[in-house]
Amino acid sequence: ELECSLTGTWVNDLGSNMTIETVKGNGEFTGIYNTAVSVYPVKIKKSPLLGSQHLPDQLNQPTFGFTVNWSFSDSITVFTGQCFVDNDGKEVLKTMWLLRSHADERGDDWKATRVGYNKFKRLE
Ligand SMILES: O=C1C=CC(=NNc2ccccc2C(=O)O)C=C1
Repeated sequence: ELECSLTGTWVNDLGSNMTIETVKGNGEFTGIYNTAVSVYPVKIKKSPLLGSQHLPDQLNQPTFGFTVNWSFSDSITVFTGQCFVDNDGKEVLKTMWLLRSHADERGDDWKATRVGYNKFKRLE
């Protein structure tokens, strides 16, 4: 089917995986994120994700964004990036993310947002 439709299961370089449901006609999608990040001693549970992408039939190698609402900590991660098709036809999601943790007070706001990057590949 269409390359770079985000529907399906993806694994990032931390070993976390996400399953994205059908992408709607307007590019919106939902899914479930299973983190490999062990936040001891909390038992890791599935976390919901919401996002939208530009549609591959209108745009080659479309951009996207999605939000993960971590179900076991007061934090949120937003990912944004683009789907690229490499030379052997494999899709890769190059993303950057912002992780917002809950700050106990405004004075802790300065240290509450982390930034990073992640690469996702399809789980074959
Ligand atoms: O309770 C928590 C809080 C934050 C988490 N962040 N995970 C991430 C943040 C940025 C990029 C990738 C991940 C991941 O889990 O793969 C996971 C569990």
